[in-house]
Amino acid sequence: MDAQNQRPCELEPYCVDQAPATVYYIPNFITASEEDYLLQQVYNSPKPKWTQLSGRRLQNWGGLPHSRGMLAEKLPDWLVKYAQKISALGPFAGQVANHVLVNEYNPGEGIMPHEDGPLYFPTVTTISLGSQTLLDFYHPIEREDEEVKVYSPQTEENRYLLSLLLEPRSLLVLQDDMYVKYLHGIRPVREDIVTEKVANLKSCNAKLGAVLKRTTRISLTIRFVPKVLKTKILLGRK
Ligand SMILES: O=C(O)CCC(=O)C(=O)O
Ligand SMILES: [Fe+2]
Repeated sequence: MDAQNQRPCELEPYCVDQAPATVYYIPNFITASEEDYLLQQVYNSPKPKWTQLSGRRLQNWGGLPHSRGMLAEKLPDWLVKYAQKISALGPFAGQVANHVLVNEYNPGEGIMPHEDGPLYFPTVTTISLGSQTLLDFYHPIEREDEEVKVYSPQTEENRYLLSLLLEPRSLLVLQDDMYVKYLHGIRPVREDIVTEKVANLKSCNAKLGAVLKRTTRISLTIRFVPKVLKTKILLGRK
C-alpha cells in the first residue's frame, strides 16, 4: 500500500489511464482450468441458490447486505481462495472481501445502468468467466432547469462515457469516481462492437472494429461489506 495516497501498489501496473480514476484491468488473472473449476462450482450450487431477475440470474454468497449490517455467512472454500487472492493485491485497504455476487447473463441479457451503493467498501472487483462483454459507464443524471431539459435532454446515449471490455478470466477493479460517481451497466445485446470508446483496449486481445458475439457469461463480483452483524439477535430474530 502506498502510504501517501492509499493506492494499492500491486495493481498499479494494470491501471487503465484512458479512464477516469480508478480502473485496474488484469487480463488472464486466472487460468483456463481455474475458470472451468469456478464455472463447475457455480453450476453445481443447489438450485435454490439462484434468484431469477428480469434479464439475469444471480447467486448471493456471504450474507445479504443491509443498511443495519450484513448478517455474515461463511463464504464457501471455492470463493474464499479468490477473495483472498484479490484482497492480497490491496484493493480493500488491508481488509479481506467477504461478499460475492454471481451473475449469469445469456446473450441478449444485461444489467441497467446503476450505482452499487453505500453498503460496500468503495471498491468492486469482478472476475469474468465464459464470455466477454462490454461494461458501459454513464455520467449520472444531473439536476437541471427546464430550458436545459428541452434543448439537451439527458438520454442514455448522451450520458454514455466509455466502455471496458471484460474478457473471460480477467479481473476488473473499480474505485474512486468510477465507483462512486459514474453509473455502470451492460446493454442487453447479443454482440458487442469494439469502438475507440473501449478504454482498456490495449490490454485486450480484440481489435478495433471487431464484432464480438456473446456467449453465456458468469461474473463474480467480489466485495468487502464493512458493516457486519455478529448475531441474529441484533436483527430482532430468534
Ligand atoms: O456482471 C458484471 O460484471 C456487473 C455486475 C454488477 O454491476 C453488479 O452486480 O452490481
Ligand atoms: Fe454493479
